[in-house]
Amino acid sequence: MSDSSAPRTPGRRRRATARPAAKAGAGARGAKARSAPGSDPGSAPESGPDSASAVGAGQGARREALRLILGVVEQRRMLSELIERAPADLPPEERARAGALAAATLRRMGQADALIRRFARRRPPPQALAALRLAAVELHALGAPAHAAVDGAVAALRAMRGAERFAGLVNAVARRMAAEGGPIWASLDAARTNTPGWLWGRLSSAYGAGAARRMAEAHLRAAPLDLTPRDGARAEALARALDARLLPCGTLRLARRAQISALPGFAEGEWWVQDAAAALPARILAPQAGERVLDMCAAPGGKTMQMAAAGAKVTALDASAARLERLAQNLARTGLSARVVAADALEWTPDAPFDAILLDAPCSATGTIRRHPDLPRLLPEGPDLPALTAMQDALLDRAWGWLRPGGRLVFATCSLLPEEGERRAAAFRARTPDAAPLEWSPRALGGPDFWRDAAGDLRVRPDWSPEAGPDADPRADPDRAPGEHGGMDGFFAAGFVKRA
Ligand SMILES: C[S@@+](CC[C@H](N)C(=O)[O-])C[C@H]1O[C@@H](n2cnc3c(N)ncnc32)[C@H](O)[C@@H]1O
Repeated sequence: MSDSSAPRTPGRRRRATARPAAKAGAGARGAKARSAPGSDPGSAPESGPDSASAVGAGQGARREALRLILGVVEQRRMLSELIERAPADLPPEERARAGALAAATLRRMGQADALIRRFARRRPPPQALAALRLAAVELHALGAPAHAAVDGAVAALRAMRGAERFAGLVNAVARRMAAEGGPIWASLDAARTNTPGWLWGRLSSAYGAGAARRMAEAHLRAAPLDLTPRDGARAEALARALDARLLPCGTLRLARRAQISALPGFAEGEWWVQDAAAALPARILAPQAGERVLDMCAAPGGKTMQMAAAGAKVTALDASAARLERLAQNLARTGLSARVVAADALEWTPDAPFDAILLDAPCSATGTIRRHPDLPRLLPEGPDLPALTAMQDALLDRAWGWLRPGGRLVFATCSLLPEEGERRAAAFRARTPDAAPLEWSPRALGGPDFWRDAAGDLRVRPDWSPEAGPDADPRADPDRAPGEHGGMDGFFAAGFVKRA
């Protein structure tokens, strides 16, 4: 799932409904920031663009941060959804700080828990634990003054109905964490402690211990804000207007988080939020003007917009009507058009074959942890890989049947797990004799040769950065300090051509 998604339960069936194409320009102006795919409203965490907004949080922000942390950890609800349901009377800056505080706390929850275990005799009840996690992260990751972090956590807890009785416990443990916790915090292995065991194990066995550690370190840093320009010819002018860096792969990268809807070019639909890695699969497919193209799991529409901007006649199919609402808003804002279909791809059938299909399949989303620090907390035991991979195989086979001879298919996942990438592509090759490799070149995308693996597929990782361009060598300087480069989502893509 590229820009915004969390893992979804595979196999849920929905009835097909076709909706009219979004009209160019219709309702484009004034769309809300959260309609941009990949936007992570209000969340912009610690050693990265969100630290500034988290430090100096007011009490409203702390109270809301507690609600967000509890919502993720106890109710297993997505942070982005919880943030959208903030109390109406919470000012926007407090809302943003709450999102940043909660994201930072979820990102460093392993370290916070290790520290709490040193000073609490037994596991605190959920509300007290959330307040202590928040205090630990404010104290030791965000550099808040001790009195602000400790008194703030206690006051936020007191404001929570039914939790006042834990104030004494939180006060006592937080004070000790402030006074004695610094050296303990610093001695903890941050990458290891903050990564769930299942993920650490899978990354280590797939990539080796060193690479797994670098990826886990990358997950501790918030992602930069990346934008895809609607018109590549305007990219340099937009970079100047946005004070952004134009990366060799064509993405505009902002140095710091911002209110998306207030940025130059938003109202005019000149760009959309999309991680640099998420923009690569559509560029490998390289849709041409006038081609009939299917975006098979399309919402919220980052790749639909890329392909529509290239002049293709895009059908955007997705099983989620709610997510398609966002896709329609995005099309309207950018003045692009596509035929939008709300349907389960395992039930729907097209009326004619396609020239090209992009299948951005539902997956564990483990490539997006930098932007979704709630994800490991929502999946403490790991994703349901048998269900996900069965779904990915079924979608791949279905897509193949909808291609004309000579047509192209790109299969992509924002997963770091080979089960959802390399192994799906290999299995598809083995069972599909009429699938030939689609030619593509990392250099043509503005990236280094090592983005292409031995099988000819795209693999990019959060510890790699698109900033260095085609001549990058991550092995030359693997331990670069945080902030020197912004990383990218973990992504996999494999391209196939249907032999005529
Ligand atoms: C990775 S996200 C897509 C992101 C999108 N391509 C983009 O770039 O903005 C995966 C999408 O697959 C959709 N999906 C999951 N199962 C599906 C199915 N059986 N048929 C159609 N869409 C499905 C989900 O609703 C979700 O929007």
